[in-house]
Amino acid sequence: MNPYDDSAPASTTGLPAAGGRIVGGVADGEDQAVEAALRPKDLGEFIGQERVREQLDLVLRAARARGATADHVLLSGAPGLGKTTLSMIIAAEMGAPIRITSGPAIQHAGDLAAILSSLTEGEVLFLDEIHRMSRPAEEMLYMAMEDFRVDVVVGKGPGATAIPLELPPFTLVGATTRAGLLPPPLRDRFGFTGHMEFYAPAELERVVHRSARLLDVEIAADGAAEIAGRSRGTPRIANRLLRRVRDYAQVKADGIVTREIAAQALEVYEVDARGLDRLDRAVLGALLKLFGGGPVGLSTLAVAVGEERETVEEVAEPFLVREGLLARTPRGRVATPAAWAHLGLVPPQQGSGGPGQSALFGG
Ligand SMILES: Nc1ncnc2c1ncn2[C@@H]1O[C@H](COP(=O)(O)OP(=O)(O)OP(=O)(O)O)[C@@H](O)[C@H]1O
Ligand SMILES: [Mg+2]
Repeated sequence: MNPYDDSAPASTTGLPAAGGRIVGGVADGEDQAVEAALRPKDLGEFIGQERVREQLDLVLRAARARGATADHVLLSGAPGLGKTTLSMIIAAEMGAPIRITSGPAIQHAGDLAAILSSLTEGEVLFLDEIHRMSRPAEEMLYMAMEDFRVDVVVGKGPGATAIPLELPPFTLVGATTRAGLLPPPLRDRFGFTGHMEFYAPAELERVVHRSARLLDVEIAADGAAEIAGRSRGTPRIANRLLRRVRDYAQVKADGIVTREIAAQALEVYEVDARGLDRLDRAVLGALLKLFGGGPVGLSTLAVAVGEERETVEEVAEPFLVREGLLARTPRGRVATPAAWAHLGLVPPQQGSGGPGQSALFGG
């Protein structure tokens, strides 16, 4: 496999800079090829997400005890946190087959009717990117979820008739990166909603150790910690960084992943100790060095780093905000003290002699 493979991922945002980014949360071609092998197969193997796991465990156990089909489940959370993995686990735990489709794949209500009517009793229907379904399909889904019934419209115009079609009970598992975009009537029809959080470093260490075992990579405890710390709270990124570090360890060393090897490898890929990549550091660097830490407007900042406004706002900033390195204020982007420390820079002295920036810019 080519470690420099830069194939663009199936980006949900359609943003150019998100493509091929080693610290991007969205899956690229190589991720898709290896992810199946790395997916935990049951709840016990699934690392972290304690709350969601415990709640889901209750939901599934209760359904099993009743001999019933599990309630519909909505999983929301950022890319790469384990929504698809969890949907497969739900099916496995229920001993049910799983059918996988996605919102964008369902253009017409008829597409959905065809899928629904071919489900078997108890089957899990995984509907990825459920927020991107067409309106008519969505309305058909309401009825299917609630009454296990759909109305199939036959014919056109005044002669059209709706033929009711009974469906076997099934479990819908919807996944979305944007729970806020779901219409309330759809959200309300899920019996259980699990919100996936970013993972703590210790949890990611366990993910790295587990994946290393499955990939037959020898890794030291501090090597796993080093990778975990740079993985932005995201198992998919942890697994991707592990593969790049493994390549480096094979080519440049004896194949064993130690802390030093991991740090050296990720320096080659320009992923720093906190998981920032070149784009993140460019944005932060411009904010600090050119604008004294801000406040500065988004457009100005984007021009300064030579990127599109949207790229800065949607690709770089969310992680910088999450990390407490950058704040979005009504007056513009502002760096936090942690940002200065992270780039090893000293913030300008406040109110020392003469009319400083604050006086010039009115506060
Ligand atoms: N809790 C976990 N424990 C171990 N590995 C995990 C966990 N969650 C995710 N992974 C790993 O991360 C990879 C990505 O997970 P998954 O495909 O389920 O993410 P997703 O939330 O569906 O992402 P997307 O929004 O892009 O569809 C998988 O290969 C899986 O091995
Ligand atoms: Mg997924």
